[in-house]
Amino acid sequence: MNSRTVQVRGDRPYPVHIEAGAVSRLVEHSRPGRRVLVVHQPGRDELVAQAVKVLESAGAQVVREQVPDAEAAKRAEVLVGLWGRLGQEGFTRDDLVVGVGGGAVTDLAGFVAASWLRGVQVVHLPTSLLGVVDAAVGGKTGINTAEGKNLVGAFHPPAAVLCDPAWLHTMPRADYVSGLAEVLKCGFVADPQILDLVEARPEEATDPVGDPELAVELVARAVQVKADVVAADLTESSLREVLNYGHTYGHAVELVEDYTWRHGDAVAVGMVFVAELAHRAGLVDQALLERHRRVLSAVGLPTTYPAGAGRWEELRAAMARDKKSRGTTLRFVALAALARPTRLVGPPEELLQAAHVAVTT
Ligand SMILES: NC(=O)c1ccc[n+]([C@@H]2O[C@H](COP(=O)([O-])OP(=O)(O)OC[C@H]3O[C@@H](n4cnc5c(N)ncnc54)[C@H](O)[C@@H]3O)[C@@H](O)[C@H]2O)c1
Ligand SMILES: O=C(O)C(=O)C[C@@H](O)[C@H](O)[C@H](O)COP(=O)(O)O
Ligand SMILES: [Zn+2]
Repeated sequence: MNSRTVQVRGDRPYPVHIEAGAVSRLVEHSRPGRRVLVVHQPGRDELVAQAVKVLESAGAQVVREQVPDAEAAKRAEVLVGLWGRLGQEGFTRDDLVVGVGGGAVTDLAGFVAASWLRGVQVVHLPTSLLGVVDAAVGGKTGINTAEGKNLVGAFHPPAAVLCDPAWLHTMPRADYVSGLAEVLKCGFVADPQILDLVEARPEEATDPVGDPELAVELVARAVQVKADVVAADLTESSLREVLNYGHTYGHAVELVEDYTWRHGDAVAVGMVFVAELAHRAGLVDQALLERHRRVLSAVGLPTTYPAGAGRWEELRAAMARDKKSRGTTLRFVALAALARPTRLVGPPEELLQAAHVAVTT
């Protein structure tokens, strides 16, 4: 079956439709006179044109804003530009924002929607693997600041997430593989069948054109993991932190490398880092530690960060600003066993540095 719908439950439930022709569902969010701001990445012109056509066919008044590609979209100047456009066009509380593109754009579009008039609806059309399995789902929105990743943002669930699996077919392989890091993260923290599927056919797992059924199966499984978690804990009071597995060190790498690393690549190294840390803390056994390296490298994700050698102080400072930190205490999501996430609170500095050395040499 090559189309799936995952319902995200909770106070503000919404569907994630993974199906051919998903763009046509935008008609459900259009009505005569409704203003719609379509925020999109460069290179998604054909899809944007289809989205505009569907929205206008039901009477909406659509304006488009192309934003810079990738992480350059998640900057305050870009956000201010979008606020200006919404003001000029007279957007009111029953109007709509639509985000079209990868996770960077849906994070930005979601935050524009969360902040405009203190909240208007947003519908996401994720076009990257990482976008559909993670960024567009769950309502975390935001931008970066000079000090770190996603430091300004809001929880603002979308009204719907629409993704045609064929959109992923044009993704550069490196970006698709980066998205697999978040899929594998879901495997480690909640659904080991994801790991089994990828380990059985690693090459096919990186090729959504060659094996579309496997692609949809992996997407649906990862979305289900995320949906279950965010339905229970939208605002990350506790459980939701599990979705941050690998992100404490991963976000630090992104910052230190000035966002030249793909998010998923940084998270892959971050998962190896925290597995090394948890191994040294007596939580993760050798086999589970090795499984991290094996499955991540099987799909071509990085498991080492040689350029980080000698940069411990910068990384340590960046990790101190992680949202899971409390006061001066670092808190990590770690595994007590496969699919049994726990927290590692205030690990000794020598263990942190040893884990850093393990991933940088
Ligand atoms: N809000 C959340 O819960 C959440 C979760 C995970 C990641 N994120 C954020 O998402 C971002 C990463 O998302 P990403 O990996 O999608 O990166 P991205 O948005 O930077 O996209 C990666 C590249 O793929 C291109 N691209 C996107 N769709 C394409 C397509 N169909 N065909 C060809 N090229 C395409 C983009 O133009 C870009 O160059 C990061 O900013 C990360 O912090 C947010
Ligand atoms: O949805 C979540 O919760 C996550 O942590 C998912 C992560 O993959 C994602 O990168 C998220 O944007 C990280 O959030 P942050 O709160 O650490 O900035
Ligand atoms: Zn992430």
